[in-house]
Amino acid sequence: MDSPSRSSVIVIGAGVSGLSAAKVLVDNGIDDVVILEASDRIGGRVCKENFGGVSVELGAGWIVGVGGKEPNPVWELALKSSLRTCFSDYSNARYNIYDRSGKIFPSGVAADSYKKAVDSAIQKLRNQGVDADDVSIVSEPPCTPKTPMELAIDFILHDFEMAEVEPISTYLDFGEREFLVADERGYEYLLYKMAEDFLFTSEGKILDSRLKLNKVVREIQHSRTGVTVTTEDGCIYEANYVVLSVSIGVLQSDLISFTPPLPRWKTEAIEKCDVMVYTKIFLKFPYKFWPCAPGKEFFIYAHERRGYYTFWQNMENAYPGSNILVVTITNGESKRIEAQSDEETLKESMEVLRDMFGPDIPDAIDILVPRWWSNRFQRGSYSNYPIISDCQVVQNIKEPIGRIYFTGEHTSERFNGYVHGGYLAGIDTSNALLEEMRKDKERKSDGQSFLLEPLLALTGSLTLTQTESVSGLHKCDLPTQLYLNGKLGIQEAIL
Ligand SMILES: Cc1cc2nc3c(=O)[nH]c(=O)nc-3n(C[C@H](O)[C@H](O)[C@H](O)COP(=O)(O)OP(=O)(O)OC[C@H]3O[C@@H](n4cnc5c(N)ncnc54)[C@H](O)[C@@H]3O)c2cc1C
Repeated sequence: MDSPSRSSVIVIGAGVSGLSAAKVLVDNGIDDVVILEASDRIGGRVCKENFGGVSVELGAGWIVGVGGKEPNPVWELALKSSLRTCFSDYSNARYNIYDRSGKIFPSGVAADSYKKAVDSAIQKLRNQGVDADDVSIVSEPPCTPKTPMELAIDFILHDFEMAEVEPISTYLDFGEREFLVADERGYEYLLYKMAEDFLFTSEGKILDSRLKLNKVVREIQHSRTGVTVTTEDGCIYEANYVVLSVSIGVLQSDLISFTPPLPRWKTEAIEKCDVMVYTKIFLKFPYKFWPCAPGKEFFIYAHERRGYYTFWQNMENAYPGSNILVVTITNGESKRIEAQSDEETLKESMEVLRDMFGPDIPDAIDILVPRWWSNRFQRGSYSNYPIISDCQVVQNIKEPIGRIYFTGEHTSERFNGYVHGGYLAGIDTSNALLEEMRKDKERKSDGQSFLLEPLLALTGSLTLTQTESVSGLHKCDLPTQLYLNGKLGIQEAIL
């Protein structure tokens, strides 16, 4: 069992955000960073598995927003690391919508319905007084489409909703492109490359002093002097600061308790963020029976039950000859499928494929069903702020509480839900923490020390007016109880 030894910063979670946060700290001379990771690997939601002879991405698969107004730093890392990717345009799926009898909707219907779906989504947002270019698509209320046109519109809308984090402009502005990672080393190779200097020895062994795997954090005790972190196996770690990079789903769960508890404005913001469940089911076949012509990489199954094995991708583009199909499902359907056996899922998938391609197609010989919702270290796939224009929610989720700094894709105002969102969030969080550490040092050298706790004990509670009049007081000096006064109070209290 590890005995408590105090480090400057503990980073909780070794996904892309935790790793980029740790890297910035180490690069800035904070050598005694310790990363505690619950699972037995780094990468988090960037995760590959060997299936059917190739490497498939259970989590993030695309590098998105390439060639847009802002460079995507993950794309730059991919180029530097010579990661194999292929251009992938899933907007083509709208021209390959199969009905239940296997007929493809005519392309005229597809083009019209696409336009109508976009218009209807934009109109819906405008009705809510939102600038449609800056926000994500919000879910349509469930409806029961009947005519082919209604079905097509509905499935295109559903496609938008599956990637709810995408702004509409992504669909309209073809300047931005998406690349599918198709590399045996996996998307996670980028994370290993990023971490190689500070987490691994030159022989590729993990630096045990920096990275501790299988350490499930269960409690964070924090005070104005430091932070104590307790893991499920009873180990205790102490630090001056914590960077907490676990997913929004984990923050919403009871996996980690905080002593003293997080203030209400913080927990309310955490609860406000939706968690999207997005599941890719992989099916391996003895041979191909689906169309593989260019523009046919994706197809949609139009079933009256919304989201029922809707969105299909053939992996020929990424892995020629792999004979693998992927079907993507989301939210309620994901949770339903996670709860049933893989045999049942295989049976349902085969029924759907036989609707589209006829009774004579071969059975799949293998299936892989990732379970992001049931995974207690994830509890979902990615954050999904319904209307991103309410930046305050993101701000409150991100706002540090004393010595606890929050990061992760869900704290990214611009790119939440994405790998590059997580990457940039980690950098931002560590830069904010470094700034705080610098100020702390300055305060100490100026001889500014402030004993708030005795003051609190005397007064019983401290009002905002009182905090405002205290010079030298900083956020880190505030016991969490003060945060109950609200965020405005905190900002006013930082002098
Ligand atoms: C199915 C799926 C498809 C996706 N597709 C794409 C895509 O195509 N393109 C894209 O850009 N993004 C995609 N994403 C989103 C992307 O993967 C995430 O936004 C990003 O990887 C999140 O990184 P993170 O560091 O914020 O969180 P995570 O990767 O979740 O890292 C958090 C880490 O914290 C650890 N942890 C949790 N609880 C504890 C605890 N109590 N103690 C210690 N450690 C703990 C976890 O094990 C994990 O390693 C997808 C995600 C999923 C699941």
